[in-house]
Amino acid sequence: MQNIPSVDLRDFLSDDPVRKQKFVNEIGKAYEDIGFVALKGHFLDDQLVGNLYEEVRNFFNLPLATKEQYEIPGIGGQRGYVSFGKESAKGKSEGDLKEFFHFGQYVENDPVLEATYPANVTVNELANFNQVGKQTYQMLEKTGVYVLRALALYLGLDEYYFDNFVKNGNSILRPIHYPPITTEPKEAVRAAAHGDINLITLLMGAQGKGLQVQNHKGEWIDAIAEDDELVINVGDMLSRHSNNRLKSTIHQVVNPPRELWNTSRYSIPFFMHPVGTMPLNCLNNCIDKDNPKQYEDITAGEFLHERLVELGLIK
Ligand SMILES: O=C(O)CCC(=O)C(=O)O
Ligand SMILES: [Fe+2]
Repeated sequence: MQNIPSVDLRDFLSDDPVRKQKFVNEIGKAYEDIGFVALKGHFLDDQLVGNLYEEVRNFFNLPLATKEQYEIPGIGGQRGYVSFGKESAKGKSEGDLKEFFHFGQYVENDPVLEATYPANVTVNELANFNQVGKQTYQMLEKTGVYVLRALALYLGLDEYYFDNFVKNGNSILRPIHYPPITTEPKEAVRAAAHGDINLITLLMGAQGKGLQVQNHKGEWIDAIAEDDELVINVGDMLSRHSNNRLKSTIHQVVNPPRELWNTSRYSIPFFMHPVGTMPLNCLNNCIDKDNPKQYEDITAGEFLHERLVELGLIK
């Protein structure tokens, strides 16, 4: 990708310690700087990606009344359907021009934790939607675990430091549909400027124009991935945990020019969260006299709740 550094996960997975360290340095430096990379060599194969887009299109093409049956009150939009215009960026009153669906964790061997998460929502009209969502969730989670291992090494932690925090974590897979624009949107945009809440985000679907990332000079730069790339960025939880050493960079999705108003955008971020009990306290090895501790201690669960209220998803 232009503008955003490209890295290749196969370097990290190789048996060659020099290649592995190269990946660690590249992603670590990119995250200290722009907070975004484009990543090749992930675990999603073309067939799964093709099936997923087909299922996602099928879902958003269902009649609104059908989709609304999958909009569950009282869970802050954490599972199932969230209808058009419901979510707004922190500090913004206009809703974003998008509708989306959330797949949550498939908890294994931990019924106590499982009971703390809202149940996944099964879409009855589409035979494959639920299964393809689950497979994609698990492949993106696997990719994310390796990215976090590289970041742990970069931060001077044990390679497996994040593993137990993200195992059965509160991650969500969010297929988003930005529908064609039919009337002048005034202030509203497809996704207003924001930082992501979670540890890292793995984004499918940034191949078309739309996603922009704010650089140090405050300029918006286009982030357009190649066909085989995921865009992976640091979220606010990881930025906070690393005492701002790794940057959670503000990004947005702009409206297309008027001649392309009649086109939809589909993108599919995977927001990688830890379990709610993970302390996000600034890491000791990210604090020194030049970098004093910048944030109060907080758990991931408390932080998430705070942010869902700010996004208008919990009243
Ligand atoms: O649609 C996109 O490309 C990005 C969406 C995004 O930034 C988000 O949902 O947090
Ligand atoms: Fe985002």
